[in-house]
Amino acid sequence: MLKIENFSKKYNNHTIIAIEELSIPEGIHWFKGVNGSGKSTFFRSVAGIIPFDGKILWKNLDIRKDSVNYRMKVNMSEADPAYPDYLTGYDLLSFIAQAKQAAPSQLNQLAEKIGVDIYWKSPIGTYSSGMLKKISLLSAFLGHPSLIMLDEPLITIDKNSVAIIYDLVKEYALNQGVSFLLSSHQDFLTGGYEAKLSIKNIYLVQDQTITQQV
Ligand SMILES: Nc1ncnc2c1ncn2[C@@H]1O[C@H](COP(=O)(O)OP(=O)(O)OP(=O)(O)O)[C@@H](O)[C@H]1O
Repeated sequence: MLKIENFSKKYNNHTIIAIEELSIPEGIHWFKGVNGSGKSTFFRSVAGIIPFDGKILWKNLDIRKDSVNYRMKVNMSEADPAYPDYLTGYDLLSFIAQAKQAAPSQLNQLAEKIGVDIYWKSPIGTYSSGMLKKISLLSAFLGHPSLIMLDEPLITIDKNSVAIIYDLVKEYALNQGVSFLLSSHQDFLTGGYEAKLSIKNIYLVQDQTITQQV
């Protein structure tokens, strides 16, 4: 269970998201909201990437009190990743794999499956946006996470890659009991994604808060 209490995130004194209380059960969930509604801000807060006010707990691990253990269990892929141009995808992913204590074979297996092994020894500055996005998506699966957040996983990547990511989400959810938070500004129902991924709950990000859609 992901527990959010008295949460608020402000930029320049302007509240982007405020949540009094929200409990998100394990499973695959979709977060929907228009551009600028605060999906990435919420995901980044839950990932422990940006500061916020309030409490966040994942499976009773407190993001502040159990900060290292929490971060070993909660992974995120950014909607619009930005990495240093001079590193290679391999450098970056090897570093993340080490930090997340990934099994030695996991990185190569994921790289082959997602198809980044073809180009990952080249500098990131030479990648297309889809190639960069695949590096970011792969990074979120490394280690032993029990919660993976994929921010806008469908944008930029081609149809084949979308199918591979769906397979990975299903495989990790089914075989390893990993929960997922996925976000999209698109109406995913028209894409049939709900059926493909057995989405448990849909959350609406709007009016500076998050509510479960019934
Ligand atoms: N670092 C920042 N400094 C100031 N304002 C920011 C910052 N990051 C985000 N914001 C603002 O917070 C609001 C929410 O942005 P956020 O990126 O979380 O929305 P989103 O729902 O993910 O949007 P999109 O669908 O376009 O990716 C926007 O008004 C944005 O301008």
